[in-house]
Amino acid sequence: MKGGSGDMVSTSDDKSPEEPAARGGAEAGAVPEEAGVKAEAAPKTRPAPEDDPEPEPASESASESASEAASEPGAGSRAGAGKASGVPLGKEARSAGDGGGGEVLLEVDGLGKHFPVTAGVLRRQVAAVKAVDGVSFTVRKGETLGLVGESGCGKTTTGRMIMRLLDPSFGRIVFEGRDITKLSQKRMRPLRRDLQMIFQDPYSSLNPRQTVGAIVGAAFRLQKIQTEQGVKKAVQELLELVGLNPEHYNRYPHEFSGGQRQRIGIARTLALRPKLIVADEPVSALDVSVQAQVVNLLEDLQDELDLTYVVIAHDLSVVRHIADRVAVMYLGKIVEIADRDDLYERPMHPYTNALLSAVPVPDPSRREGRDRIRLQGDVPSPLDPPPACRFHTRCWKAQDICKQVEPPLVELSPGHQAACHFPENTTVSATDLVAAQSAVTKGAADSGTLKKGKADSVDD
Ligand SMILES: Nc1ncnc2c1ncn2[C@@H]1O[C@H](COP(=O)(O)OP(=O)(O)OP(=O)(O)O)[C@@H](O)[C@H]1O
Repeated sequence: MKGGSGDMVSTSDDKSPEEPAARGGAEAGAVPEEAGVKAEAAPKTRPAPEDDPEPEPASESASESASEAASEPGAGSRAGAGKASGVPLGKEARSAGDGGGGEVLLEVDGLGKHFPVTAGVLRRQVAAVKAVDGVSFTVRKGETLGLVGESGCGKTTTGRMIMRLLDPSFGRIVFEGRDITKLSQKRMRPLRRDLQMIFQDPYSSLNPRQTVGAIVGAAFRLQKIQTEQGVKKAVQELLELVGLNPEHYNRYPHEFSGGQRQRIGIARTLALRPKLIVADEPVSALDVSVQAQVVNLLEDLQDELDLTYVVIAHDLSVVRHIADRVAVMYLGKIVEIADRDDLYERPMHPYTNALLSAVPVPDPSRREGRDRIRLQGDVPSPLDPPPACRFHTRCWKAQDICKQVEPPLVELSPGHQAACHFPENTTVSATDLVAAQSAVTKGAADSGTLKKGKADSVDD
């Protein structure tokens, strides 16, 4: 069990996140489709990978779990890896349409996870950890959605539900137009190739007793997929794609640095040519000097392989670099969601403001006049979250209404939604805000100018 309130109680769930089998389901899918791998010319080598400090030994047991987990079969084959450009591309280099309009790949609607807390011999449920409590968002093809918030606010649980490693307590997950919320694990299996997860810890996610070739190639073998030039060639192409030396096929994980191991994990994830990757804190275990390189790699791969990402991070600077849109979570709920630049330049929710004020600003001229907002106390227990606005116990703007009425997410400027009674950086009047909030709350969102909770006057 994770920290926070959950430490105090005994909880149960069908597929605990800590459970190896569940954890592995995502990587499980590491089964590349034949066509996707063999059809492509060998991709160009990435820009030189990092040489970060001496690698540390990997944790054996955890590595094994992840490795075993990687054996879950996927199905079928699908053509279509992108072309390697060999040129690092940031968000700046992308076409304007990326992450904007376009087809919705993933839709999450009112999704929630309440972990039951049981007591006594009969294990009666006495309470619930409300880890995620009704989150909604969409992710378009080719887009990167960043999911940020302090530890314990439900980011990982949301990611695991999207991957169907955890069964949601309520809400819906729609992937490519298909409701996958209640699909059995058996029926999910063919979808595993499309939905992949990158885990935080490159030290514990690779089996130290297997060579890189065996780790990355496991999926080919398990699926009995014959590649045109053999598994070795296909694996070497993947290694090259993530910027590793294909000649290192026979090396063991301990021979690589942390950043290189994360690249091995990424190669394993890519073997299936997934459509959606949930990356849970993909760089937070890495040396700071290496983080940017792995983030750049993820961006390159997204462009080349037409990937869509949900990137989970507590570090807003990482998300700022990689995300097109950012959703800020607090205690199981999304409190603000907006385009990246809009969110960073005009945060509306006080919580977002507080998080942003803690992000270091390298440019001294922009640092001036910028006050660090220090939030009081820890995130309250999701066992018994504060009523109404969950942030009111730590919010310097809170008034009585914040303790009594839950503010719904309301669009205060185009594409920018916030759930707050006293939003900042907006010119929406108090009257319009109240009207928009009640329209959402009452579910009467489709009349007149108040479409889906859109406020009458917006600031841009
Ligand atoms: N299997 C479980 N049983 C009971 N409670 C759980 C379980 N998994 C997570 N939780 C609790 O749910 C809440 C949300 O956890 P989650 O890991 O999703 O948050 P997070 O934002 O990803 O935090 P972190 O960055 O620390 O992983 C936490 O209070 C956590 O203790």
